[in-house]
Amino acid sequence: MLFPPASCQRLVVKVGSALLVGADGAVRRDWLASLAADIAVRHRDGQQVVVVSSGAIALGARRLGLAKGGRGSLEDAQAAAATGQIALAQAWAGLLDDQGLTAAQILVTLGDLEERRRYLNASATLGRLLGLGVVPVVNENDSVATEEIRFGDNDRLAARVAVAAGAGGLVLLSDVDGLYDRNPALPGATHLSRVERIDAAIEAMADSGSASGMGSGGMASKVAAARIATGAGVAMAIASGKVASPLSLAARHTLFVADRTAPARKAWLAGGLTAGGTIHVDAGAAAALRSGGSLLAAGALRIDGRFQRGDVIAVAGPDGTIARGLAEYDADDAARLIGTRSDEQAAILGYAPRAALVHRNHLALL
Ligand SMILES: Nc1ncnc2c1ncn2[C@@H]1O[C@H](COP(=O)(O)OP(=O)(O)O)[C@@H](O)[C@H]1O
Ligand SMILES: N[C@@H](CCC(=O)OP(=O)(O)O)C(=O)O
Repeated sequence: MLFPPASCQRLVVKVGSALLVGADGAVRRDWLASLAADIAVRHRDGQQVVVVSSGAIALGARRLGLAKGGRGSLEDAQAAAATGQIALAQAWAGLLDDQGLTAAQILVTLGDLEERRRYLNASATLGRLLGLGVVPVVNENDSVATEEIRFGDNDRLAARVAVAAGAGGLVLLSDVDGLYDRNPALPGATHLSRVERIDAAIEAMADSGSASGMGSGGMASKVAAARIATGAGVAMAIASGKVASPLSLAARHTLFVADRTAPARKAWLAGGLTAGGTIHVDAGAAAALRSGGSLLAAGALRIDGRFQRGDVIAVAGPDGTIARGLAEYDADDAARLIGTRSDEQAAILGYAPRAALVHRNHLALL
């Protein structure tokens, strides 16, 4: 299997809490030492590796004696993360140092990777660190991120980091060896080795519960991560971290194939400087777009500018421009649909409505 681990220049590796933190609440040092050795092998082969490491909340919760693994309230999670992150960073720095590698810590919030200027800044920092031969170790800045502005799971964070780093591949190491057609705890669950397209059937397979009780997103956030990564041309694998040399992907895993057509189009959409007009949307629609949805008329507030169907337009949320995409309607018809539901639209337009004002396949988040 020639998934990027063997071939890409930049690889992002995400490590889940259940792998990093033992039942006693401490870092599983022996396991982490073997992963650090695996990373060092890749480094010597000329590959640049970025680590996205979970575990701060689980580590801190045990240290502070907090109930529910520190996830009982946002305040507990923030205190646990602040306490656990320092131990997590220490473990990574020490074990990578044992391999002759220098570690660097980057803590990011959702806004750092969503807002264009900050995204470019994070991207430049990652690039510089990698150029200097350092292994960046990234986590969400849980101790300052509030509920509305946090990823809450490192799977999607890792996908965003992989895109920001211009990585060719992303490996999510977990306590499970990939995606099954239903929760593997259920009888008859079947393993999927390759996913070409993430459709509703694939999404329905993933349960959002975390069996270990330490992680946060379960399989649902991993499939969401696969959507972000593959849509930007980054191949992704979910693999078990419990095998020898997990990064070689020699053991069973699930590969999500990168979309080779979308990136250029999306990069073009995202990179263009002019737009025929702007659709202003409410906070709910902005959140839906950020989660990978289409722009529905129900969430539109106002339309500026003149544009035809197929023109590039900007989409602006309450805090400014969030996306660029191709208009499904010309400006006049789009304006008539503002705030409407799909079952009202045929009567307003006099023809069969399209699914959205901007379809998610023709939308690039900025
Ligand atoms: N369809 C599925 N395929 C595989 N695992 C699933 C599925 N649905 C739910 N899960 C659960 O998701 C868990 C992995 O998620 P999680 O515990 O959050 O991992 P991590 O800490 O590595 O992020 C698995 O151990 C399994 O119990
Ligand atoms: N940022 C959190 C990790 C949240 C998370 O996604 O956990 P996991 O599902 O184990 O990868 C922490 O460090 O505890």
